[in-house]
Amino acid sequence: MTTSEAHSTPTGAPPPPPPAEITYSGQYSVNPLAEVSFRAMCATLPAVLARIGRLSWRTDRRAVQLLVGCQVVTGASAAVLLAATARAMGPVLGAGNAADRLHGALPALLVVAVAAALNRVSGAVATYAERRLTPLLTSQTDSALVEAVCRVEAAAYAGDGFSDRQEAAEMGVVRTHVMVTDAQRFMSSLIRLVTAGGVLSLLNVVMLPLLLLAVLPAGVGAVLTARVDYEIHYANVSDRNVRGMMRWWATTSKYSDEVRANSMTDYLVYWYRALSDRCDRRNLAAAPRTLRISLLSSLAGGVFLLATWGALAWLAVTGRIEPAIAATAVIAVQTALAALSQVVVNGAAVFHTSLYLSDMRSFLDEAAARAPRRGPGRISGPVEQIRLDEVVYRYPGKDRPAVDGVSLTLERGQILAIVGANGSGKSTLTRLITGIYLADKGTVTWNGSDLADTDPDTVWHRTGLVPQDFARWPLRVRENVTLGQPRTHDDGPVWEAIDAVGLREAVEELPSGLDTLQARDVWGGVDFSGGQWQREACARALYRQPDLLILDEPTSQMDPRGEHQIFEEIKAIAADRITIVVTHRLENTKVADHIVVLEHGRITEQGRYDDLVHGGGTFAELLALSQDR
Ligand SMILES: Nc1ncnc2c1ncn2[C@@H]1O[C@H](COP(=O)(O)OP(=O)(O)OP(=O)(O)O)[C@@H](O)[C@H]1O
Repeated sequence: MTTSEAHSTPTGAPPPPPPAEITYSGQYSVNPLAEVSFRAMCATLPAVLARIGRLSWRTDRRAVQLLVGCQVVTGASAAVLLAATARAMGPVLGAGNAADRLHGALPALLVVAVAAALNRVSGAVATYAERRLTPLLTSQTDSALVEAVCRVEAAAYAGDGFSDRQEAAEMGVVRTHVMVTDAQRFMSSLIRLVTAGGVLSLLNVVMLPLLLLAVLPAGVGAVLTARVDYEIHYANVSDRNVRGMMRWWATTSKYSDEVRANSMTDYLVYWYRALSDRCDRRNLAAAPRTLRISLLSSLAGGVFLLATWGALAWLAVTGRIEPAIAATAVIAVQTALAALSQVVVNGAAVFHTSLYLSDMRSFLDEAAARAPRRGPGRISGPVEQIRLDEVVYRYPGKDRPAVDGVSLTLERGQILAIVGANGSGKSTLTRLITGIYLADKGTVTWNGSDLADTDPDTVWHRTGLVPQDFARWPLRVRENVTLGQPRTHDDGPVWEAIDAVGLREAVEELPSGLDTLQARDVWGGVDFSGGQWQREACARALYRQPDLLILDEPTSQMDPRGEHQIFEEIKAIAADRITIVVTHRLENTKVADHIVVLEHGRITEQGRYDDLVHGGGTFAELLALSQDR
């Protein structure tokens, strides 16, 4: 069966819907280039070069010093080369026999050879320095971006176009691969241009402006093309972002069962292709514009180039310059032309790169601005009490608060259960209690310290969270348990946490025990079952021995034995901490000292299990439904 056969829809059924049209229209959706003039764009070059210089300097000073040294040698050797060529031309084109003429030119020719050799060697050393610098620069920029995203306030993820701007910033990282090369080539061609242009203007002052005119159209063309490319890149950001996510979802082994058994492959491939087609259509639509730019700039450049050569020929033929000078001028024109084209091409490349670097810079600035700044307060000592006073939280873009005026007091030693329908605000409430989100209104205090004024690291050092959607880290078993917590010298505490969740047998059966890599997709890696992964996530939280332990549906994938063991453990260790359990399995709330029922972000019922069972409210109704089979 072919793909198209497999994908054919039954008669009368509607065709598969295309991917969602993403029309992002937030405050950042405006192309920053739209209003910028050509001159203004060129004027940014020195600042961009300075920024590349600063970034490089911070990364590897020796490599930068080497690069600058090579630039100086390149410039000096190019000037010497041209001057010596001019000197050699006199005897070579002068009168006398060939041997005398060559003999007369020999000293200058030797200088030419040495200067040319120096030029080549400095080029090779510059390439070495560049290769030393670029990988470091790319890794550092990449790590800085990852760190910045990891450190933002969690609420930033829900902010206006955050993910799209992150995708745009990723392009800045990609461009760091070529950034130093472009800048280095730009600078060395500029130096060659200045020396060749200087020699040329010494020979005849008219030649230089003519040369400039010959290459300027190519420069304008290259910058305008870069602008079109960036426009397309900008228009494709959202689609590329979604396509990147979809690529992972469709191809990861994590969801391979679901994709195959539910015959999703055809639609996913169609969806992926449809997004690619959309990006391609935008690229193709821009092609005629770039063709026009390229044709017009070539035409104008060609006319001026003809004028340059014509002027040189006229000067020589009419005897206004000597043949030796004319011959040197030919070499100088060739050198200057090559250098000027390189200046233009690499200048446009630097400009192009600067656009992506600006996206990256502004994203990093925004990420830095969104890093937690909550004041110097610290949580120390055991957490005796957590208090919520009229706490309200609304997600950006939502009409209703997810948590709406919740007040609660939790004491050390207490187990709190939070129950409620899907979307009633349970997980959001746990995010507010841990300070992952800060309340829009009201306060959350730990031992009397308002979380809005407290360094969040001191809060999170005392927290252990098993989220509903926990991560399956592609790390060794040991790190999967100790991640986020300093490790002890022996594995005793790791095994204790593993025993507490009944996972010892499964770990001992692994090929390398605690050292086994839990990444099925990597050679030598293994995978756990869903319930075993969940037990491991619980072990991770228990290993931390936190003051606040939050378990959001901690046993949803576990067998009854595992579930029983986890709740026994929760009871056994409850005295030393505050424990919160979020669950839909209402029988499990029997372990709790206090239960709150959330509806639309508000507490509508609370009390002990026995009170609520007989209270005739939502809790009793939900319990009855769960038992009605
Ligand atoms: N990151 C988010 N951005 C925007 N809205 C969100 C986000 N997370 C949750 N919400 C919304 O907030 C409300 C409460 O969600 P929350 O996840 O707290 O509910 P819950 O009670 O934990 O649900 P469930 O039982 O399904 O896990 C829902 O309306 C949900 O759509």
